[in-house]
Amino acid sequence: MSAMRYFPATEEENNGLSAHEDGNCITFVIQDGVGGLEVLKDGDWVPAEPVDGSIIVNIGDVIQVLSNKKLKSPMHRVVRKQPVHRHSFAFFFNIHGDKWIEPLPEFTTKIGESPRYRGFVFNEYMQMRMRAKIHPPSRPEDVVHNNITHYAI
Ligand SMILES: O=C(O)CCC(=O)C(=O)O
Ligand SMILES: [Fe+2]
Repeated sequence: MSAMRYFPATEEENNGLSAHEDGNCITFVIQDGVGGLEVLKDGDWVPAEPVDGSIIVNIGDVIQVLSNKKLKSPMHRVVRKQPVHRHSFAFFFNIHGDKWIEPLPEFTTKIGESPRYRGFVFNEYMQMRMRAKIHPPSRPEDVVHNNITHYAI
């Protein structure tokens, strides 16, 4: 569980959390009434408006692969607002690093669909994401936001 505090946006800058897809299985987010969480839908950033007493359920890359992309891991980001602080809690449900991830038969052979991803060990994927974060490409246009496409067939 992460507890996050986002400082108010400034005149120059309002990035709270850059665009990303969650790499884990599933994430539960509780946000306060400030708003700022946005989801990319058909090329537009759509605000996930705060709803009192609700929990946001976010599908992660692992579920996207297991379901052979039937369930999508959405691109999302947080923008900061003025002049308020924003608070959120995120619970990242995960699997053990040594687990093998590949599209399940229920979403492939059993329904006559080809797998859209090749299999991988979960740790390998986590390490790839970490490398992309700490050694980002020098050109901004080369930054990969949805690393899971690395395993796409
Ligand atoms: O703070 C939020 O509302 C979302 C946080 C988030 O997307 C993340 O930690 O992966
Ligand atoms: Fe996220």
